Amino acid sequence: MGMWTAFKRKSKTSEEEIAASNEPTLEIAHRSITPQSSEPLLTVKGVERTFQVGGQPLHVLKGINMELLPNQLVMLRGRSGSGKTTLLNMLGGLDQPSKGEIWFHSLPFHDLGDNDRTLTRRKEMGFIFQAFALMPLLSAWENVELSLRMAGVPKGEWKQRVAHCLRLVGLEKRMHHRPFELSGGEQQRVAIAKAIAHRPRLLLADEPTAELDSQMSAQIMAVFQNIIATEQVTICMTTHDPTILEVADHVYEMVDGKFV
Ligand SMILES: Nc1ncnc2c1ncn2[C@@H]1O[C@H](COP(=O)(O)OP(=O)(O)OP(=O)(O)O)[C@@H](O)[C@H]1O
Repeated sequence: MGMWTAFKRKSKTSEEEIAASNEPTLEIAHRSITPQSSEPLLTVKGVERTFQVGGQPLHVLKGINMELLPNQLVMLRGRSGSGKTTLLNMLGGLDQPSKGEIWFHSLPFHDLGDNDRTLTRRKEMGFIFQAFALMPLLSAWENVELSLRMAGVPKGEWKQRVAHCLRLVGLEKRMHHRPFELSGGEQQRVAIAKAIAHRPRLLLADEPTAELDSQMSAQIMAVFQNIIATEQVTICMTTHDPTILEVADHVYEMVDGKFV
């Protein structure tokens, strides 16, 4: 669970950065990611990540190779501490490899600076975390709207897009509820609507079903499949739960920083 905090903290920072600067100052902000359906959306080549702990190197990722194709549901499975969250952070550009390459379509994530990765993330990616994904005082509608505001989507498009995303996750009857007025599974569906509202190409989810019972987990997976079918998005998620693996297009099994 160590990286959990980092995953949440870093993404919050990026949201703050985004709120602070709405000016796309870099050329990268104008590039659009439009991969052909057969080309990988994301390619990972020989990625290693080493942390310094008490002056000693801790090798957490030890040579990861993977591809995420468009419109796929990909799962990273592995025991606690095997390195799943560390890898997910790299895929989202929240952290960079010590060695190896990460290509988000044609962008070298391993080489880009923080600003360029933040701008790419803002336009092209959505994130779902185990907890704290929602603003507690805002309704489901307002939470999704906030994500469009953060992504710089023109205000005239908000109403239609918010309604569409909440319908897509099956919450048309709960649009004006606040998080504490919703069940855990419903809250997670608001988080999904929020994460896809700005039409990301890649949705990254760290243990999105961890807090849910098996029926709610199955509902979330059905929502993911529906989103992939209708929204042109690739989803990469981590999980401990063997019962949901069968809906994945591809499962990467991680053991001690490597795929087996
Ligand atoms: N910033 C960091 N500094 C030092 N060690 C770290 C750091 N981030 C992660 N680690 C270590 O890397 C290892 C893998 O952590 P990671 O969170 O990626 O595992 P995980 O497979 O996602 O586990 P879980 O399923 O429990 O979330 C752990 O031993 C962790 O302590």
